[in-house]
Amino acid sequence: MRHAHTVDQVRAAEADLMARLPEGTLMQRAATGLAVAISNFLGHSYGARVVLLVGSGDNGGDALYAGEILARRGAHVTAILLSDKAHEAGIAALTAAGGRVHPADGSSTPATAPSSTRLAGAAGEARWEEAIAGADVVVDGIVGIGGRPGLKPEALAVVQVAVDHDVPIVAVDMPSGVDVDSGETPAEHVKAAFTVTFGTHKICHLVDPAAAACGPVHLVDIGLELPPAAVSAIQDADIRDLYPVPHGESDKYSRGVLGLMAGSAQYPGAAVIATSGALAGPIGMLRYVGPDEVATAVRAAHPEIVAGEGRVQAWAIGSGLGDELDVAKVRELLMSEIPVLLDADGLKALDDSGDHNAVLVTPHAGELARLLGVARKVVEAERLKYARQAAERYEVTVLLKGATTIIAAPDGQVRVSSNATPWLATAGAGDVLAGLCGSLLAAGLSPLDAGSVGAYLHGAAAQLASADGPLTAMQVAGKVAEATRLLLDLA
Ligand SMILES: NC(=O)C1=CN([C@@H]2O[C@H](COP(=O)(O)OP(=O)(O)OC[C@H]3O[C@@H](n4cnc5c(N)ncnc54)[C@H](OP(=O)(O)O)[C@@H]3O)[C@@H](O)[C@H]2O)[C@@H](O)CC1
Ligand SMILES: Nc1ncnc2c1ncn2[C@@H]1O[C@H](COP(=O)(O)OP(=O)(O)O)[C@@H](O)[C@H]1O
Ligand SMILES: [K+]
Repeated sequence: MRHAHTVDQVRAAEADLMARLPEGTLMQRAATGLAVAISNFLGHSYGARVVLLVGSGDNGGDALYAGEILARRGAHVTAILLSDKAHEAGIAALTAAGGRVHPADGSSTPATAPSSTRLAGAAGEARWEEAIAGADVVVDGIVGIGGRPGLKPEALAVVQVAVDHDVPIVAVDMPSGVDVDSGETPAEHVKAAFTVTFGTHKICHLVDPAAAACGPVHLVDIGLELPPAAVSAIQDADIRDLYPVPHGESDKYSRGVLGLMAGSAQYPGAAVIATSGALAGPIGMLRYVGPDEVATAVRAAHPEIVAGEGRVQAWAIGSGLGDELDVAKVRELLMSEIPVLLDADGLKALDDSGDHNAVLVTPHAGELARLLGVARKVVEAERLKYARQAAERYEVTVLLKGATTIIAAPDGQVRVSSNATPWLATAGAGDVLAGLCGSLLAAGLSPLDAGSVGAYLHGAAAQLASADGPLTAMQVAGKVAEATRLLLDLA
């Protein structure tokens, strides 16, 4: 897993470590990692043109000391101070290494600068716009974990010049302006080519929409000792640890039997597609329960299924169920000992009495909005908050689908999976996911593990099916086995 911690957790770990180290050690570790990442990105330091955007806090300090290191290696480094409180020792270090500093100086604002800025060019210096326009890279040290969401007008004006001239921006710790602990982006923020963070990931690196503004995230180890993570992102290696691989003693029953209630006269295809997803997972057998004509279609596509009720280890209910949904029956199953996955129409059977066994629900943003009685766009803007809220209110594990899929358990644990491709946003892809996650539940994984492994395999299969082009839901199901084999290293 890739772990992310909250700002409070990071500050506490930093305080513990700083008490044991000489002053400034952590910032030097951060700045060194940042300078190395920038030089690797540029491919060289000597002669590189680097502009630092420096705010009032230690995030600007990191940028200034990284600038010092790059200047000593022959880079032309210019710092633009966006506050008159910028890190003094960092400014002195950069200047001593030959870097240039454009101070914040309300007395001599250049005529070309937006009226709201307090930026000024020191005598004989190139104007700050020219420095940015000619830069190979701009370093965003405006704010870090101490920042409020949004950018002040002077910061926005400077960032806009970089954007207008296509200069890549490296975010120090995180793109300034995003909400660090929620991943929300309620106001203007930097969009980075890549981000260099320190000690641990922060939630904004893993959760959209902020995660999309980070680009690839490089983690620099500065030696922090951290408590359990607030949010974790599933990685390739986690599949090897969590996937229920059969062994010599396994039989078709012990591998898990899934009961599937999906499809209707209106949406027969959903049952066929969900079955494809389920059979591509770890189960030994699938029992399909539904209208005869749909069962016939499912059997025609998948002769290996068994139609009709029988003993199962988990239920997957809802994909394309339409009017076939029998709320009383689903509620009865929810009260049994057997774990249940609810998708699409099946979500209508959920109530918030909390009176049920292990449940995994797989809504998209619109379905989650309906469960919570809020607007879809509110859920899209605050995905982590609403996934957690629904998990707590309904006492179920919530898998919220999207470019980044969030899996929130009722005990507060959160995982994310972000390996999918936008080509996966296609009708029926959710049915494949429901079948696959149901299969993992039937094989004995917890709702949290089933949701995370299912979402990750689904994303990996979509990448194989897509190869950067269009795909169909059935093609995604068809690639789940190959994705599993590759991730389990059996290839
Ligand atoms: N913790 C660690 O382990 C380590 C931390 N390190 C580094 O320190 C960074 C945190 O530094 P920090 O605490 O000084 O906060 P930081 O974000 O630089 O500045 C906050 C100040 O900015 C201001 N401000 C707020 N919002 C604003 C906005 N939207 N737009 C403009 N200004 C805004 C506000 O001041 P105000 O405006 O209220 O006067 C506030 O006081 C961290 O991200 C990492 O890079 C590493 O060096 C080593 C290990
Ligand atoms: N922009 C995106 N990038 C990557 N994956 C996405 C994106 N949008 C949606 N998805 C994924 O595509 C699938 C769509 O599922 P869903 O909306 O339920 O479709 P359907 O109900 O038609 O099957 C989900 O797995 C979701 O996570
Ligand atoms: K930043």
